[in-house]
Amino acid sequence: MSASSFKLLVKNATQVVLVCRNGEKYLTRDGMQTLAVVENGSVLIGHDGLIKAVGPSDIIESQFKGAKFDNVLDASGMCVIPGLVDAHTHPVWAGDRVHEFAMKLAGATYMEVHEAGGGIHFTVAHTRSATERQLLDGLQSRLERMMRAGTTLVECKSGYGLELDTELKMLRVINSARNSLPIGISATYCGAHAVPKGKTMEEATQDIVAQQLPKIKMQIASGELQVDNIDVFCEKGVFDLNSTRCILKAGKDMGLNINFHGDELHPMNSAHLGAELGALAISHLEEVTDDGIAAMAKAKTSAVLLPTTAYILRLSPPRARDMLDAGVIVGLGSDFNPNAYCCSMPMVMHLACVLMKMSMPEALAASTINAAYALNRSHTHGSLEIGKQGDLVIINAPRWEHLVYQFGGHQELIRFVIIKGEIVYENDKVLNL
Ligand SMILES: N=CN[C@@H](CCC(=O)O)C(=O)O
Ligand SMILES: [Zn+2]
Repeated sequence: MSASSFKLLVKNATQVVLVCRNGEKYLTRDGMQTLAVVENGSVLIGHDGLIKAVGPSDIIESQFKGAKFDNVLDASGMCVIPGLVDAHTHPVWAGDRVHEFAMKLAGATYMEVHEAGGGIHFTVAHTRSATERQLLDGLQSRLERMMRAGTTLVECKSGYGLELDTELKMLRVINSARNSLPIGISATYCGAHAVPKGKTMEEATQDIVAQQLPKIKMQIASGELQVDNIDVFCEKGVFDLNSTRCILKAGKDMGLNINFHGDELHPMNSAHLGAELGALAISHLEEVTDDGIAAMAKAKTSAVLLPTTAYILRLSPPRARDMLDAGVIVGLGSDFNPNAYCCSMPMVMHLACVLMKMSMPEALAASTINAAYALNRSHTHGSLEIGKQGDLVIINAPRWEHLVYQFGGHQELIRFVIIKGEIVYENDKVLNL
């Protein structure tokens, strides 16, 4: 019995999906198939925004009889899941690429568009000339869209500057969004997203290691910037394995987590490199080898899979089943960028199930605890456990799987999105099934 006061009680939910209940930092193999679920459950969040209790409604009710709650939500007939974690996005840019979608539909490949000066180069030109205010406005509206689709923690990359000033501008914009919106952000420096026009790969590598990273390090030390991860696009015709190693090592030496693009269009031995360097995550992996999978499983380097990329570019999807069977920690991301314009993790989970043969529980584990692991946040995010951040999504359906099953249906299903116990999105237009 406790007579204290709390920020939010969510009570009587038909299902509360904890994802895990024993402080696991990630789930693999069978652990991803059998998620922890409480039937008829409640969640209690304190004034510090952390979860104070979660479990069967009758037990919570008797345990907290007499307590005061700033807000009570009756979730009868609804389900509660942890806030979704999007482990890979490029959300800071100007200039859409709808014209390139038409080119790709007509048969152009991603690299053909890139080598013709489009793709990332097109976005770089527009992002370099955009003001900080324009970039922040775009970022804020994209992040709000992601929140409305249930994302409460998102990785955000720079990488459309490819030179110091614009990379810093993008990182400042990410910082401003972190301070102005409730959504959690993990910031990634991705200055090696492409080789800038007019430079060789070697020159670009040297510029990043000798000019850009030292400046970023100074701004982190002075508190001007918060940067969490370092990324490189390790790909044939972009950064080769040696350059990738050199940049990632330099980032790691200054305290950044390694989280990079690898083995997307060609097998590059990125998985081996990531395992060797102790990378937290490698994204894409459409072309990963069996040995690479084994190395990632051993090193606990997570695989951030991006089903939107394979879908939009008509690639063979990454071999999720082989990775899952080998015990790799599999996470998911939207890959939101001007090539893959998707803000919705529920749609990503659906695509992961249909295109990559994941089960719905695997997709949810990959979009919560495992995506949080990829961002080094699984001690605070990714499951509904006491002491973790009170980030929840409340779905107007009697089983949580509806969020995956109803393709593109999240706008009608998500009733509330809650971050640190605050309602950040309320949808009163939810429909009955
Ligand atoms: N593959 C490299 N980077 C992005 C695409 C970025 C872009 O095309 O603007 C990705 O993850 O899909
Ligand atoms: Zn990417």
